[in-house]
Amino acid sequence: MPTHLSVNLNAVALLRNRRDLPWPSVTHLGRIALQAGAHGLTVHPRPDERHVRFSDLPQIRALIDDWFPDAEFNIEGYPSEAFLDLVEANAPEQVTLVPDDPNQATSDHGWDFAGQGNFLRDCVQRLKGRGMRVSLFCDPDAGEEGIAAALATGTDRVELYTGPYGACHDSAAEAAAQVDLLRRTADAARAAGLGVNAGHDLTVANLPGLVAAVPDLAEVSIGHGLTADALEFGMEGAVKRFLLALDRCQVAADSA
Ligand SMILES: CC(=O)[C@@H](O)[C@H](O)COP(=O)(O)O
Ligand SMILES: NCC(=O)COP(=O)(O)O
Repeated sequence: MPTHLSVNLNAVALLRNRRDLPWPSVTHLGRIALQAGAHGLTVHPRPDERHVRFSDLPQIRALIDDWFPDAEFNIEGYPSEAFLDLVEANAPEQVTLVPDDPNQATSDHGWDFAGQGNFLRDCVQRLKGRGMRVSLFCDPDAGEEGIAAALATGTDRVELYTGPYGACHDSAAEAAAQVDLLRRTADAARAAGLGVNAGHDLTVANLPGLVAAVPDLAEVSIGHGLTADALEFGMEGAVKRFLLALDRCQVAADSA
């Protein structure tokens, strides 16, 4: 199965929130992304609604249900009671649980799967019981031990946190070291029967190195870098650039 692209709309929402105006429209840009071939839309509604607002979620749900029934809705966040209620009200195909403090500037680490296993198990069971696929945010160096603890939660997938890899944009040696960590954790996840997603600070430039190390990624969720490209190429052009990059990765993996 080719790696799916889920477009994260957080940055579009952040730009919208600068003024008390409805544009840029999160749902309109999401529509353009899906029309361009993106496989899904991702949002990370933070408790302070700094970008995506809780009211955006039913509109994105309706956009997918009414116009793009084959697309997926992925909602990310810390599984507080309020977040779990918000997720259940919008019934996404996938929920990605992230261990973020409400005041964090952005997501910057994965779960302590062993230390938070009981808590995660309860959350995973509740969400899977409502028919949602669950993915857990995972540090690049989680390794076999971390993956074993993640498996014990009952999760369907892990999402590799690629922020440290994305930060290596000016050091090939550092990037290679990060890719090796990601590959080892992905290998452990695959061996455990878990699906593997990835995300955070991915770009058209660094995507090939990641996919070469993890050719069977189920999904990449991309927002910041894709939105930056959209300012230059338009949302349709930006999505097609990332899809082309993924296609080229697939061709390279198939011919390897
Ligand atoms: C979980 C993750 O790495 C990102 O999906 C997250 O959405 C980034 O959040 P901000 O857009 O608030 O930085
Ligand atoms: N899970 C990662 C995501 O949804 C988008 O992250 P970024 O591309 O905005 O860093």
